[in-house]
Amino acid sequence: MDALDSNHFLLLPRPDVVNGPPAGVVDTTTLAAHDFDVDTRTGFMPPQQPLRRLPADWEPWEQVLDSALASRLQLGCKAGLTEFEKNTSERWRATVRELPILSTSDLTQSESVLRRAHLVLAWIMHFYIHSLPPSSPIRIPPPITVPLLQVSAHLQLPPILTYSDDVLYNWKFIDGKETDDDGNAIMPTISNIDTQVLFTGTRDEAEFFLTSARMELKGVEALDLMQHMMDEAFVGDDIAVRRITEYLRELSVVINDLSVMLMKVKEGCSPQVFYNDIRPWFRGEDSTSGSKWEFEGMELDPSLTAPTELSGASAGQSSLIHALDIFLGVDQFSHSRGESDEPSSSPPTMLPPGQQQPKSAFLKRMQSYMPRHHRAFLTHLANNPRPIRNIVALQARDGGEAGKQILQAYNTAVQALKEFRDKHMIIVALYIIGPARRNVLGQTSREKKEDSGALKGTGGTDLVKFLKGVRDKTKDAILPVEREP
Ligand code: HEM
Repeated sequence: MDALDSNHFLLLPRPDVVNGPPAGVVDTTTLAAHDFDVDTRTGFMPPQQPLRRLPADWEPWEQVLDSALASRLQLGCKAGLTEFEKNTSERWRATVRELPILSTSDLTQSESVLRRAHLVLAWIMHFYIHSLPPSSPIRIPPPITVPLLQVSAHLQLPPILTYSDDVLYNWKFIDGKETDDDGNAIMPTISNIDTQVLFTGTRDEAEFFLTSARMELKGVEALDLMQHMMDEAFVGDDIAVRRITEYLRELSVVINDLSVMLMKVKEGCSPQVFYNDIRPWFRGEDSTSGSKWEFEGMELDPSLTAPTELSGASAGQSSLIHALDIFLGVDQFSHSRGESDEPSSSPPTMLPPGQQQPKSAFLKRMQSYMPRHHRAFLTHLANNPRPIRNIVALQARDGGEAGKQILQAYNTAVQALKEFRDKHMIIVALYIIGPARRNVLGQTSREKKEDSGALKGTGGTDLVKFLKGVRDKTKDAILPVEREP
């Protein structure tokens, strides 16, 4: 076989070469040059159990988080909050304000320690903010501001709870064992993991996070198929076209399985509990009724910069669905610019390889909430020199049975993604739109007026319009079938 072409993804440099490593970090996450911290066995989830506790020097943070969990802090906006609950959360917030400002310089010894630090500090910050009485100004005290902003800068993540803090790096093995009797590492699977940290301690919340975690693990099959297809596209002969056709068919099956797994969230997570008790804890600055989040103590470290936007954690920050979209060339439609305002009526035209349609603000925003290696992985996928959609279109244009077959297989995969989004809309209707309506029905006319604006996603989007737009435009990526003369 010929030598790999210099653009082949196996020859691409590791992401830190592209992005530059965070200062002082020894990066232990990548195993090989082509590894974007996407593991062949666990995909975007790490193969090892994420760290469960920070080293002793940062024990005060762990203890404050432990005490938030043990005292079952309640949302400050909860109706009928008792004096006892109010006092408990005020006492807990005082302990946060009294924390020493711990140095983060030694945290940079490893990526997994930094990840745990981001997780712990972000969870403390969300407990702090969302347990405040609704009318209080939101001021994040220096013992959280300073280390959280420093750790976030190292990880190139925003200083807020992200999908990686509540799903990717928030799991543990159910039986606590990380190796088998022969000392081999045990891999996370759909059935052997549970969550580490929860806001409410409910099974509903655990099942909500685990639904995404299990889908990430299932997604490994999709990533594997994508890799095979990229390799076949490199070879590019007739056999390769037949193989890509078969892989596309298999990909549709995986996407259908992901849809089934998404719907299974209903088995373990009650929509009412999700909407009233769980979801408010994730909110970002853009969904806290216009209250600005003030990070106090910025002057203590002149290198710190205040964040410009802070959206709440959402599975929209998962790289998996975005990777499928990008790989199939669907993102040029589903996330073409303007989708959050109005669905565009004119689908984009086919672009030559390497040229990209302008991406939506949403997609760009969500990518900045992903771990930097995964962000780099998506960038590399987007720069694939042999986009699958172009290969399919060329084969279909040249006609013949192989052309017909690959076109059909491609369109079936796009249709599966569209159906995934149909299911996602059903879930959003059940978990957000329905409970929001029921809450409005039970409100006074003044409250109704305040709540009558467009429903916002945790990511701050006008969610119904936005999600319908993405779903409808996914369909536009279906390639036309030439009629027989
Ligand atoms: C109860 C479960 C879920 C609810 C209520 C829900 C809700 C939402 C909402 C409101 C958005 C709008 C964007 C935002 O404001 O953040 C969104 C976007 C999104 N969600 Fe979910 N979601 C759920 C589960 C999932 C799961 C498990 C996945 C896949 C791992 C997923 C994948 C996505 C994607 C990819 C987007 C971006 C829009 C798109 O590309 O279609 N969601 N979700």
